[in-house]
Amino acid sequence: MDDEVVIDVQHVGMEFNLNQEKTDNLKEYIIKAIKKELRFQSFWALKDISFQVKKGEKIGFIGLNGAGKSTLLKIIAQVMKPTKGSVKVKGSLAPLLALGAGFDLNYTGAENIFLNGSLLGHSKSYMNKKFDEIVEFSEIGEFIDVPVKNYSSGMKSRLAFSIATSVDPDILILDEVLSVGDASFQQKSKERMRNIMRGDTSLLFVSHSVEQVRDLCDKAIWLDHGNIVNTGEVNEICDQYLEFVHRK
Ligand SMILES: Nc1ncnc2c1ncn2[C@@H]1O[C@H](COP(=O)(O)OP(=O)(O)OP(=O)(O)O)[C@@H](O)[C@H]1O
Repeated sequence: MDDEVVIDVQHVGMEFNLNQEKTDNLKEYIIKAIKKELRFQSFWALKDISFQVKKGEKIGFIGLNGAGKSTLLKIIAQVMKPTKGSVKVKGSLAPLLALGAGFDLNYTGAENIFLNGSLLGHSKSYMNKKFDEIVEFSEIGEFIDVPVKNYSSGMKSRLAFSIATSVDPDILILDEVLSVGDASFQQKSKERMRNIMRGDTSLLFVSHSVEQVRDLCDKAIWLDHGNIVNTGEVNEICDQYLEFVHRK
């Protein structure tokens, strides 16, 4: 991989098998499964996707519902294995996919900070140094010592965002997260994102808000039905995409 390239996606395809059966009880379903009578329809959510991300590049993924944006980010974050092709990642990666998905609900917020930290490859002493900043930014207060299962969805989101953006990752993956929290938290999150953007962190960002993509990214990749329609300078691609949406 070229020195500057931190993510190399080559010919990635993702196939899902959609269940065609209309069984409404589990027993019938299991009997059919044992008899191998279940019919599946294969469906390619991503088809032959290739692109590279360089160090410090901020890339926005845009496209209609079901275009394959989240699936692609999950594959890059190594949450899913592609059916075809390869993904190479260089450096530490902080994925923020479904917010709070990395939490163990039975542990407290504080314990989850260390748990998430170790999932992201950081030592306990490194996380110790970041701890106060994470808690303060998340505005969780004394709830930090309460199990996460008792948190509201906003609290979970705020904590997940604070962790992912406090640990100085080489690559930050964000799937539609800037809408977390109330207006003042959103303002703070935007500020923090702007700081990250000034640095060397590479950003992969999925959003339905073309404005947010323009605001945060310098390049965009437009996906449709599992294909890349076009890729290039963010404003150019966003304009093309909006024109396509308006024509529909
Ligand atoms: N685990 C799965 N099993 C079967 N199909 C799936 C699975 N995950 C995603 N899909 C399908 O793959 C396609 C792409 O989904 P994906 O969530 O990546 O799209 P998206 O561009 O992120 O959409 P949205 O904008 O609605 O979030 C969709 O048709 C979706 O139904």
